Amino acid sequence: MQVYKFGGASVSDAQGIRNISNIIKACTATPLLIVISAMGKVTNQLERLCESYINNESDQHDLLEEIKAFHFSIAHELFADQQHPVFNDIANAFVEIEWLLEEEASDAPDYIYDQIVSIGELVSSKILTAHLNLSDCKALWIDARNYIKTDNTYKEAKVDWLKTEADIQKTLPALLAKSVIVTQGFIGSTSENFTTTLGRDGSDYSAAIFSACLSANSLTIWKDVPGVLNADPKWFEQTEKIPQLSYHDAIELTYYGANVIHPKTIKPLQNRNIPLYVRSFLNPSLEGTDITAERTKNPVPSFIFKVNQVLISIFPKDYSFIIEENLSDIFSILHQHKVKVNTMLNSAISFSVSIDHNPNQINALIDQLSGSYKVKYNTGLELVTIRYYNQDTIDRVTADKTILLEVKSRHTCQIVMKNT
Ligand SMILES: Nc1ncnc2c1ncn2[C@@H]1O[C@H](COP(=O)(O)OP(=O)(O)O)[C@@H](O)[C@H]1O
Ligand SMILES: N[C@@H](CC(=O)OP(=O)(O)O)C(=O)O
Repeated sequence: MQVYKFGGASVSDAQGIRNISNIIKACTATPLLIVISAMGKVTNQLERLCESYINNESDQHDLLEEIKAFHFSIAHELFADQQHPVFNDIANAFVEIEWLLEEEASDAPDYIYDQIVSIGELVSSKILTAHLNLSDCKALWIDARNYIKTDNTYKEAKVDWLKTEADIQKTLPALLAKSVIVTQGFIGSTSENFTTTLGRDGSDYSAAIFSACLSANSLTIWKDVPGVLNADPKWFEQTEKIPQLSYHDAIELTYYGANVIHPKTIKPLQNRNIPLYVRSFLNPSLEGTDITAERTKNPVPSFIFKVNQVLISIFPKDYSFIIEENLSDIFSILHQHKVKVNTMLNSAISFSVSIDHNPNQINALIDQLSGSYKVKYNTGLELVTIRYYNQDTIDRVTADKTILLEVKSRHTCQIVMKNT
């Protein structure tokens, strides 16, 4: 059986839904399970609505109406019959938010976030299922929350693999034998059936969870790029497609920030030896990137850029060495502030980390570190990671830059730099 995952970029309008319906209908390798994300930038809009509700701002209802209007206008384009049940399905999904907005926002913000933001995937999956059925492709909508079971870490829920696998295996194989199944990425539920989300961009991960639990023959993730490229085309004019990647290289690239695939996606697939194909929904007949256990043949240098970095350098006040005890203290402080370290380096009496610039988080972190250490920091920096680097690639990315930190392993080089 196969799993296909379609992200927001593939369904940003009615034509997008028609296009992915055609891709699904052209799939001859059944059974097939489809995982779909919210349409276009709907998750961002729902996040904004959530913020407005929590802060009791005046634009809550306008924001909701805008999101509803977007979906209804797409549905009107796709379904000529204005009595089609999909219109009720869309309205019912938004009723959940309307009820919430009627009450004061007294629950924990992360809990509220998951109840509101999850609606994007519920609506897109209803629209796609209805469209497939209308275009003579029998499809069954299922609620991912009945299968992806998580803890109650709202906004970043952790999957309960044992429960998830048992629930998926109990019912889905029989249903898959009868028709295509359409479900949602990104969402799950706690043991008490409260909705959770798996973290932004988590639909790729959902697709990997379904693939692993169903022992799928493959997972295909359909993107607006021809496959995994050696750099983000939004940053680089000249990129090349990487036709084949090992799980190892894919996990390294995504970990360092190649956000074409969510970093958590690879592990469940690698653990069950399930190939991941990254293909273009714009050119579905083209081959994309195959990610498998096989070693990457002819690896090419790949570039991952992160801007808006802060380099924090930490020095023990008494000139003691940076050894295990200090490192463990520093890491525990970083962990308390939920900081994700993008790169790090230590010397005899200093330890430096590059992290994303989130002003509230950084100020609190520096305050706490300053209790025990001397702390210096630089803002407005860039971090470039080069996988399979050579001197020529380093020279190219650092031309006209001042290097503040450089870390090299056998295959990966990370440079924190600023404009000179
Ligand atoms: N190495 C890379 N190769 C291809 N695309 C990349 C790479 N790094 C970043 N991207 C970006 O990932 C985007 C696709 O991912 P994303 O926007 O999350 O898709 P979706 O939301 O549809 O799942 C591309 O448009 C591209 O800008
Ligand atoms: N809709 C969610 C989940 C997701 O993964 O979306 P996409 O597949 O469009 O990146 C988000 O935007 O975070």
